[in-house]
Amino acid sequence: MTYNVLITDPLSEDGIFPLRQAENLEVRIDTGLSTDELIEIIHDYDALLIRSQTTVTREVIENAPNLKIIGRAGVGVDNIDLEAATEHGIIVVNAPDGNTNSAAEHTMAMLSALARKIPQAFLSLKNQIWDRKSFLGVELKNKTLGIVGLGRIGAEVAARAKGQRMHILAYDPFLTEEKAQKLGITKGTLEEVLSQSDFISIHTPLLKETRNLIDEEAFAMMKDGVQLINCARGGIVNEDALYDAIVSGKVAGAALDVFEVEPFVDHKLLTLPQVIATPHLAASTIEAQESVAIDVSADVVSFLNGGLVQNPVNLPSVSKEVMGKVGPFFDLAEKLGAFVSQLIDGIVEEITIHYYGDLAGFDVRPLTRNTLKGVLQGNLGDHVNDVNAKYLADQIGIVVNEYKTSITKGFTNLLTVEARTKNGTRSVSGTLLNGLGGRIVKVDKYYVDVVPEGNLIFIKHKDQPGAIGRVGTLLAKSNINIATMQVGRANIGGDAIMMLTIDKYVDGYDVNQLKELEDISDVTAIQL
Ligand SMILES: NC(=O)C1=CN([C@@H]2O[C@H](COP(=O)(O)OP(=O)(O)OC[C@H]3O[C@@H](n4cnc5c(N)ncnc54)[C@H](O)[C@@H]3O)[C@@H](O)[C@H]2O)C=CC1
Ligand SMILES: O=C(O)CCC(=O)C(=O)O
Repeated sequence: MTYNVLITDPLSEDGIFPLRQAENLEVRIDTGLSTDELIEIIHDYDALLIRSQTTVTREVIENAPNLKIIGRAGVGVDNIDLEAATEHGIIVVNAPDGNTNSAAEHTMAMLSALARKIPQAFLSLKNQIWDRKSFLGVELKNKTLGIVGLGRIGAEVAARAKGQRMHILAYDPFLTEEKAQKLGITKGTLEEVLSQSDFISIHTPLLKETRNLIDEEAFAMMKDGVQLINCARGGIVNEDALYDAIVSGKVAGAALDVFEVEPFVDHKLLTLPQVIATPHLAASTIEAQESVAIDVSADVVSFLNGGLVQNPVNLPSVSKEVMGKVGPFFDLAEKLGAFVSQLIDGIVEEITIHYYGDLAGFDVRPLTRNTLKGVLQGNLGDHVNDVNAKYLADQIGIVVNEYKTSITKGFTNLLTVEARTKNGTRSVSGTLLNGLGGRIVKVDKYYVDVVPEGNLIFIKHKDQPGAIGRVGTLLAKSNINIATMQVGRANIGGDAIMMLTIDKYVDGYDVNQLKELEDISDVTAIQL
């Protein structure tokens, strides 16, 4: 199968080598498209690779029936409608590590340039003015650098600024005292960082929660003469509030790499001599661009060829070790989900998955997603995949529970999937037999041993002589061949079950005929 890959932002040619090398990929590079132009052509593509210029809106996604993966060659994914991608089962991957160093170095360059007014002095000199009075700077040494967002880039900036003998005060909701101590920095609240810093550098993603994080109120808390650096995202710092804070003298200078609207030619902040700026260049180094392009290309190639991705954004990432343990159960989990969804009578309201034995020691979320995929595919078809299965279950209002216990229940590993509807709860359990693949080992309270594939019939009956024969005779009349048959019972003469694998699907007519047989109480045809 050949896949079509579209690249709409400039990516390093060396970096996309993995794409060029893959025999089953057709790569087209078409940069500078407007959103409308992208919408017009996207239906042909299986993969889309972008940087920060391309905006992947819901409309783009809705016009991309073949799109399977979006690769963001960089960190920020605020230019992709993640909800729409997830809803449509499109995996989004990014390259979170490849440009960390470049972004941190650029931030440090901006910090020094800001403190010493280097761009302003250079501009003056370019204009043939030898002016040694207007560009009096400040030292960084012994100043406090406030860092908002101490992730990969924030931490690298902190390490470098320590080299400049600065004191680092950082706010990040996930920053622990231990990590702060290890980095030799001080952990503070947002208010402490804003009110005690001489320089403030922003390093959070642009999220609902961080949009306008630095607003009028935040500026009011800052020291007079504070200087601000934003190499993260436009929109985190409110541009009108920054403008007013500079004009009022509260903020002595600002260094900006990012803006609310990009690109632009005119910007009111650039009319202020206190503002220095670059056009979103923090990641623009040969090294970073090669690295991010290699990372996303590798993920795209792997994903389109059925492999793992290293940096999923809309799926929890799973280590190779965990994948090695839970990966072999993917198919079984999906089959158990599909089985129980056909067994139930009514609309599923709650799915509970019990993980027993060795499996309980691992991150089982990929298995839960596969189970949900199996549960939902019967009604929603191939539209459901492991990217959107949990999302769709949440949308439908299905409550999903996971329970883990190291108790083995007699099996090294066991998965039990329970589905609750208004009419009761049904369950199916399966295990993976070493070298033999998956087996369904229990349905409701009855033990069985069935390979979970093909056409099955699950029959509840009374444990009476002749019941099995009558089923065989009726199926024979409809020319349905029985491949295997399992019987089980709770007690002699009591409730019993038959589990048949047959060579073709039994339709509604045959199921109704079976239901009418003496001693038969319930019949379910199942296709896996
Ligand atoms: N200008 C450029 O070319 C580049 C910009 N970026 C931007 O920098 C951002 C950060 O990148 P990384 O450090 O790699 O990401 P990261 O995910 O490692 O770090 C982000 C940190 O922000 C923290 N955070 C989230 N919400 C917060 C809040 N309300 N207040 C304080 N901290 C908060 C997170 O806990 C996390 O530790 C990216 O999301 C991207 O938008 C990244 C690379 C290049
Ligand atoms: O693609 C770029 O050059 C910008 C990088 C960036 O903003 C990011 O990685 O978040």
